[in-house]
Amino acid sequence: MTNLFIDGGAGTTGLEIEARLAGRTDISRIELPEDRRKDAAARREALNEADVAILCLPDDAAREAVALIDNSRTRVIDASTAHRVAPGWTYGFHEIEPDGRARLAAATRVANPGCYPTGFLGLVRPLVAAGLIPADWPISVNAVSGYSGGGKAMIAEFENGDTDTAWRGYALGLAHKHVPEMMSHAGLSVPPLFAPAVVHTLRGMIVEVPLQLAAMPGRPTPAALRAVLEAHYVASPIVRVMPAEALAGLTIEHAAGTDRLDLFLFASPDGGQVRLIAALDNLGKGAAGAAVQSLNILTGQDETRGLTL
Ligand SMILES: NC(=O)C1=CN([C@@H]2O[C@H](COP(=O)(O)OP(=O)(O)OC[C@H]3O[C@@H](n4cnc5c(N)ncnc54)[C@H](OP(=O)(O)O)[C@@H]3O)[C@@H](O)[C@H]2O)C=CC1
Ligand SMILES: CC(=O)N[C@@H](CCC(=O)OP(=O)(O)O)C(=O)O
Repeated sequence: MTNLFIDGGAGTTGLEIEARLAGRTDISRIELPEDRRKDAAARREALNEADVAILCLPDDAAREAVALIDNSRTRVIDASTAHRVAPGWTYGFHEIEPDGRARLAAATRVANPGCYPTGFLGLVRPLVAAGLIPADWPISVNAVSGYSGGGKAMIAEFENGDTDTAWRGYALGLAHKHVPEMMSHAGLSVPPLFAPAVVHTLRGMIVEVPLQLAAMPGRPTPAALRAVLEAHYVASPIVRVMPAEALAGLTIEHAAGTDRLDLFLFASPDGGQVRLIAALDNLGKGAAGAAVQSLNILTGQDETRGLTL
């Protein structure tokens, strides 16, 4: 039996995790009353009582939660950005590294990935590791998220009529908080140029990396890229490399409502250009699905338990 505390459990990611844990008999829960859920003393007690604590908090509150833990037993899965490139933390996206799962299973401090980095790293990390994308190659990342990616505040903005925009580009200062995480875990020596946008749909995410293969060292072929990705994810029940057949279109709804990460590769007729595209749900494999997957691995369960695939 695992004693679990979700700090920030009343937020968007926390409630999504809750839904995925329904009916679990291997997990007992520590819950705080509504009027004490932000009380540091109550949280300290709950965090130290827990076998596993999942943090679904803003970054500062996540750092505070970790500081409140004063025992060596409580294991932490942090959904926030606070610890994703911090020393001593194990990155939760185990599928991108050959030894990732074993390291995750043994970890006491797990930093789960951001929603955008999940799509980006799923596409790019195996190709950098295989030497098909040079570590210093200038990569662009064009991405679109559902508005639940901004948590309760952005959901309220879009659903209360404070905005009626269909598409809004942001992070126009080219310094989004996910860039260090993308660069570090991809193994790149230069920051990717990240261009995110939010659209007027609740959930879903598309992350695209266009590559001018003809200009790259060794002129890698689309088939070589596909072969690396297919071999890398062959055993994953969650990350799928989608078939090469032509699609009329790819929508942001493609993987919405699931915990999958679907990877596509579209090539030009001469093979000189490729569009690598990841489709996921920002709240699924991008957040709550990934958190439950990490919890399953930490507690020796099937990693897909409670997930929708
Ligand atoms: N939404 C997404 O798609 C993704 C989110 N994440 C990350 O997960 C974390 C949570 O995000 P999300 O669920 O979207 O955000 P929300 O704003 O929806 O939820 C955050 C929750 O934390 C609570 N909270 C804030 N400060 C404290 C505190 N000091 N002590 C206890 N609880 C506190 C909030 O309380 P209150 O209800 O009163 O506001 C709220 O319930 C963030 O770090 C986010 O970056 C990661 C990947 C994707
Ligand atoms: C649409 C939107 O605003 N998305 C958020 C990212 C989602 C998120 O919550 O970031 P983490 O994955 O690091 O927690 C943003 O760009 O800041």
